[in-house]
Amino acid sequence: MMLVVPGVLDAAALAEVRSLLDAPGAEWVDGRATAGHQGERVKANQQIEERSPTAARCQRIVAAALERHPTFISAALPNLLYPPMFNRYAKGMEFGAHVDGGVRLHPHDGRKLRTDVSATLFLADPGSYDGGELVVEGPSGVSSVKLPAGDMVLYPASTVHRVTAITRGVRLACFFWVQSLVRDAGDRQMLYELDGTIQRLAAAGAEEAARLQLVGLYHNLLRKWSDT
Ligand SMILES: O=C(O)CCC(=O)C(=O)O
Ligand SMILES: [Fe+2]
Repeated sequence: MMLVVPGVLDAAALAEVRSLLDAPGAEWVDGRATAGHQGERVKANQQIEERSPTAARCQRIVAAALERHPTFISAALPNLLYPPMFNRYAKGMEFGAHVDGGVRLHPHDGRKLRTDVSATLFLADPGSYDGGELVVEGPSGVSSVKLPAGDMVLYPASTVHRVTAITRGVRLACFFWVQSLVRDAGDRQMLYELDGTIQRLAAAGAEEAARLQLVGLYHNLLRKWSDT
């Protein structure tokens, strides 16, 4: 499932992250620093050094926004979050077709994290750069996304994806991975749909006993499918 999650960062949070990333001392390094063998050959971008003070401050802002975003929680059912990373593509830079590693080591404690869901949170106004579409090859075809600053896309970490070359301006983004409580993408999708239905029934003033039964079903499925 590919899902656009609008409004992850509000204007104030976005401005704060942008000013940290645009600061003269921001620790930008070659993006290949964290690429595996296959990514290294096709990756041409820059990243904030993931253990730097700038990364830590930006990570706190993004993590706080994610924690209270109901769509993100419902769709990703996060168990572990890889600390959000920040990248920049200037003119001529791109990230060719690749897949994300299935397991990554947490940069702070070396813990292993399974990458179930990949996320890109766009940080630059799409009018300020050309190119830079995130192209994801899903089971039901190829999707190309370029979102307003502050909006995020979630997509299965299992997909082949790429970022097209920048022909004008600079693309700034935050990207990260989620180890979900629910490993299977199809099971996770069903829970997301069920949660959405429960929310709609509640908004429509549906009979409380029936709604509660569905809530119970949701949690019984979550209990059955989650690994913690
Ligand atoms: O910049 C993006 O939107 C995606 C980055 C990416 O695919 C990666 O770092 O593995
Ligand atoms: Fe990727």
